[in-house]
Amino acid sequence: MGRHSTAHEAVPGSGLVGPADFAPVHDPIVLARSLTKVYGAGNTRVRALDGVDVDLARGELTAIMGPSGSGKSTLMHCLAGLDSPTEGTIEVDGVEISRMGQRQLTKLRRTRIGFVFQAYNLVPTLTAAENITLPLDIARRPVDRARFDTIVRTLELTDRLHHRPTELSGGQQQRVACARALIAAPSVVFADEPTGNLDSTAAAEVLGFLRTSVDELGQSVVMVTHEPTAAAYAHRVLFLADGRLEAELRDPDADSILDALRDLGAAREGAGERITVAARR
Ligand SMILES: Nc1ncnc2c1ncn2[C@@H]1O[C@H](COP(=O)(O)OP(=O)(O)OP(=O)(O)O)[C@@H](O)[C@H]1O
Repeated sequence: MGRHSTAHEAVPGSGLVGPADFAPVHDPIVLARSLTKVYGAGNTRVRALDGVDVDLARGELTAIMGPSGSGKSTLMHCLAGLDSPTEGTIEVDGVEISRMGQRQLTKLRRTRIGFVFQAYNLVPTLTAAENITLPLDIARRPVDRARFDTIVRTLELTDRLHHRPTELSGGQQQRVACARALIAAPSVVFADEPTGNLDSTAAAEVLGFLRTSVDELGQSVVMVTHEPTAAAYAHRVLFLADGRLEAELRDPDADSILDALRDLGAAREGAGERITVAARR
């Protein structure tokens, strides 16, 4: 996995491509245009997203990175129908969700979107197996046994199915959460810091599975992460700063992501210095 070099790199020599030169995404699973999210009003007004245009590819693992407060969670929550944008449009698998009401969004989230959160969010009174099939049970849809078996086997949960969450390790709980996210064959799975609470071995298992779900089950996955080692499992890394898309990196590895974070940080500081100098004049 090497760097691509292009004539239009966001930071020369870095392999990073700026938004104007993003590789075209054919058949996007998620599409956003002019996405803006403003929180609060007056003195407390925050423009968490500031005109984001992005296409996320079907059948890829996309990682979203950026400094704290850059808008990663806001972007993911809007794309997943958990929060509404102030302006702009979002399509998930060809369906426009940005104008949907709460009831429609709830139905969409139940059937078309899978979630993996940092805190697992399993139901403590249910067994692992019951947690996994919960989205289908709520939607009153039958469980595809072959899919259930494939997912459970791939995640090595077969001998844990009758345990409750408190009887499982953190890694096992997160693997149950991954199985739950995938069981209904959703259009897209959103994972918010899925390895934030895990040690490196458990993290590698969860990330390996998310990548396998893309490569072998054709799943589309979008993951927010701070960790270059986690983002290195992705096909594509998107970098956000101040509510805007800054750059993308394709076929990354941990080193190229670390370099990218350093180069983008330096470029931002350079721009900040120029702004400060200009302001002083
Ligand atoms: N509900 C809210 N009300 C007001 N401001 C908010 C709200 N949610 C987020 N923000 C603000 O929007 C901006 C973007 O926040 P967001 O959580 O999306 O960033 P992030 O990149 O996910 O940060 P982190 O990496 O720290 O989780 C921040 O300035 C944050 O304080």
